[in-house]
Amino acid sequence: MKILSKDQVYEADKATIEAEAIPSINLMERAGGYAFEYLHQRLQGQPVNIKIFCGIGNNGGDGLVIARNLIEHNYSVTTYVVNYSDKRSKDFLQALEALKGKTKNWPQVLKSADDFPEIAREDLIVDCVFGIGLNRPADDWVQELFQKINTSGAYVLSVDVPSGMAVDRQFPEDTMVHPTVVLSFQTPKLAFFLPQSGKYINNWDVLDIGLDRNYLNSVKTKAQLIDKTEARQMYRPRQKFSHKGTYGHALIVAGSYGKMGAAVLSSKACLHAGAGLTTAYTTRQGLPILQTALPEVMVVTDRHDGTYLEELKFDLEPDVIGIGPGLGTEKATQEAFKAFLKSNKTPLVVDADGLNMLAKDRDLLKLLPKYSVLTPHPKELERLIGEWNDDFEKLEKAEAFSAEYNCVLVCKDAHTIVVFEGNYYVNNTGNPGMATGGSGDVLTGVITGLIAQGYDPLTAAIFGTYLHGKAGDLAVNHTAYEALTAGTIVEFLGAAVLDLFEQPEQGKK
Ligand SMILES: NC(=O)C1=CN([C@@H]2O[C@H](COP(=O)(O)OP(=O)(O)OC[C@H]3O[C@@H](n4cnc5c(N)ncnc54)[C@H](OP(=O)(O)O)[C@@H]3O)[C@@H](O)[C@H]2O)[C@@H](O)CC1
Ligand SMILES: Nc1ncnc2c1ncn2[C@@H]1O[C@H](COP(=O)(O)OP(=O)(O)O)[C@@H](O)[C@H]1O
Ligand SMILES: [K+]
Repeated sequence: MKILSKDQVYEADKATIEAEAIPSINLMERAGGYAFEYLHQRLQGQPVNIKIFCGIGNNGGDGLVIARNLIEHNYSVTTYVVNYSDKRSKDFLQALEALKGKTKNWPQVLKSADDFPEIAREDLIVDCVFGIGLNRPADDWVQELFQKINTSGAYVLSVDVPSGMAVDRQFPEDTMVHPTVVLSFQTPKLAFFLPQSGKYINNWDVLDIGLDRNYLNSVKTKAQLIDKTEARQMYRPRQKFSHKGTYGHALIVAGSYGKMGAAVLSSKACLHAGAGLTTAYTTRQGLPILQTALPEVMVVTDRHDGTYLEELKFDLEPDVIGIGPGLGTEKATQEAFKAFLKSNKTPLVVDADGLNMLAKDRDLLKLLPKYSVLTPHPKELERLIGEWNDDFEKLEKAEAFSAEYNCVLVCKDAHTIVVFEGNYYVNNTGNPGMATGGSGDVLTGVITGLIAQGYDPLTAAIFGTYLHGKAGDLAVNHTAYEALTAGTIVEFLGAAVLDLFEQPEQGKK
């Protein structure tokens, strides 16, 4: 799904008004009307006290349209105008005019904290204070209102975006409404998926407000959300007349004393992702462990007898090499890694200590083959790109790094974002149960296994990240978040592939 930027939403708005030759208030009526229907379907006339907080711009105008529709359907509604500015928008004023004669409870104007109403836990709050037009932090008294809403315990529906959250930059934290659900117009907003704002957004829905199809179909967005629809298109079916050679040979370079599990997990994930052949390259001590745990995996070892890798030489021609999980960063390993990179031409997936070694000796970054896939978690990312002030700056720096070293950067997080050639592919699978040791090793194996089969590195990174998260989601249907382990995620990789082609049950999204 495309994730439109703020400017693109305004452009879509304009394109719709021009294509349909309608005044802008009609679009507000449509958006507010659909938002009302969304609420009405769920409330079914329940006698709940609805408090609608409106700003003075078009988000506030939407709130007034919702208020009028609710009043016309006999809901108990109190409307407040949060008067943070005197610059009321034209459409806001028209929506206010349309309320005349519809209610005896004329909107109450709030100008300071003294004017705030009580909010009960049983109330339903409709949050229309700011939309995408927020361009500076809200005044202190308005932030106090957000705090009051957040601590009330009431159900909060934020319209378009949670008020106080900017869509194109990050303001100091804790200055936004914490919604129960966001009803976002036409497109989810990138900030929903970034940790600083996203941690307050557990539920969101997109409301199709009928913006111009031609514009929406043709617009190119920097960010897109990767869900089942997108992932399904990436899947490459297996051929009837195929054999193990058809699906490539993957080499996993991983493990050291006490971290052989990383080699087992990534090799196993590589197999389950469908690689034709998987070989693990590890220390001699690792041989019996791998051969016992994974009979399907071949093993090649270092000639030395140490606890970590001291050389990285093999007599194979793999199609892809996944390197890093559990390797450690001993000097000898670092030297072996450097010598390997100097002569290597095989596509790489670099993770964990592989990334740490790249960060320690940045000259090595220049030795990476084009389109290498790097899979850092936030701390490893920081070692590669330096500190960032906020989530938007992090993405900018990741983009610059990916351009400089010509690599696919998989920025792992609750919503992992694959950054490549100025585009952001935002993953929408996964859950907090996956915050457990070894789950990143599994991802390395999955992406390596996909490249072995012929997926290009970008597709393998995006699709692999999706499958990995989906496997985690399917696994938690059988266990609690707390009990999810990396090994279980591997077991559900097959189910994640099957799920691509399962139709949603009727009536279920
Ligand atoms: N196509 C669509 O999707 C449709 C969208 N629609 C709706 O329009 C919404 C966007 O409306 P909007 O542009 O009027 O902006 P909104 O967020 O209401 O802010 C109002 C004004 O506040 C100001 N301001 C900013 N920051 C401030 C601050 N900290 N403290 C004080 N003032 C501040 C700033 O003006 P400024 O003072 O900078 O001149 C800003 O313009 C969108 O979210 C959706 O709900 C639908 O109606 C129709 C279809
Ligand atoms: N809260 C979360 N929600 C969704 N996915 C998560 C969450 N926490 C971690 N993950 C995923 O789990 C993996 C963890 O990777 P990493 O930190 O490298 O683990 P390890 O080094 O232990 O293998 C990443 O793919 C990440 O996206
Ligand atoms: K809002």
